[in-house]
Amino acid sequence: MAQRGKGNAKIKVKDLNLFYGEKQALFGVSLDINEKEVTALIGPSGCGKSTFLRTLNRMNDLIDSVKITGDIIINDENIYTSSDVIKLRTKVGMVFQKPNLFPMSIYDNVAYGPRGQGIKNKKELDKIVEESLRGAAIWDEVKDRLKTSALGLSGGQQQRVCIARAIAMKPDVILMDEPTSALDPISTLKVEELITQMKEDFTIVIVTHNMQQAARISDKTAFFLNGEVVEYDETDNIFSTPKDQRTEDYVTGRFG
Ligand SMILES: Nc1ncnc2c1ncn2[C@@H]1O[C@H](COP(=O)(O)OP(=O)(O)OP(=O)(O)O)[C@@H](O)[C@H]1O
Repeated sequence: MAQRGKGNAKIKVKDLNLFYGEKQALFGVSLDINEKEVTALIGPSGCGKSTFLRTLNRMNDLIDSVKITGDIIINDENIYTSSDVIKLRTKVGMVFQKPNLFPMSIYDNVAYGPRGQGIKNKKELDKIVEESLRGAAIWDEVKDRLKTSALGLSGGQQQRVCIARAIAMKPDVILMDEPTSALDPISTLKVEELITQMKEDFTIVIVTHNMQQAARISDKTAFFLNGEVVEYDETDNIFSTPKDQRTEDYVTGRFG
């Protein structure tokens, strides 16, 4: 049995290859992602960051042409040999680039997942909704308008409600695909602060194009290039003393 707790491997990826039809998009990716840390995935456009992120909760399964080899172990279970994809997606939640709330109230957005799991009791749902919105640092801003449309919120608020919606499923891992790229600088800062708080409770993997963001919020950083992981290390090392020339060129803005 693997150890549990902060700093131990929560996700183990071994020799992962991914093909879209004939085209190979990931080449022999192997890395361990630590529990209750923030892991950033960086690299130029098209290098496979989002593809890799989506392998962690089997989102690529939705694309017919995708073929995957290798292993991904989460909580000691190989997610590609286990058939329970619904349970996997409950444990490994996802937040997308653009807020994608449903056209319904703030309350109903956050309660949507728990209701789908069969929770109908109003008191219980109220508690989950409040805890999730507090967990996403947006409770105070929305507590008096829970029954109004979520689409009336600002983009930054909507993104935090999306994070609350993910938290409501009580996941272990939260995947974030460029969660601040559609936000203004102040909303971005709020989401970054939120991510830093959230790692107390969750393992977070985030794709970002923003190098300062990776440096500010992540513990470890993986640099992807052409579908390969060139370098994976403590974030401080990646940004101050990278071992590979290509990493150095990228983090100093020489390409990408
Ligand atoms: N559904 C798909 N079908 C076929 N090819 C795809 C699909 N999705 C991505 N690709 C290809 O796989 C490669 C990796 O794409 P991916 O989106 O993972 O890169 P990325 O690093 O996340 O890029 P970006 O930073 O621009 O979002 C690219 O060549 C892309 O064109």
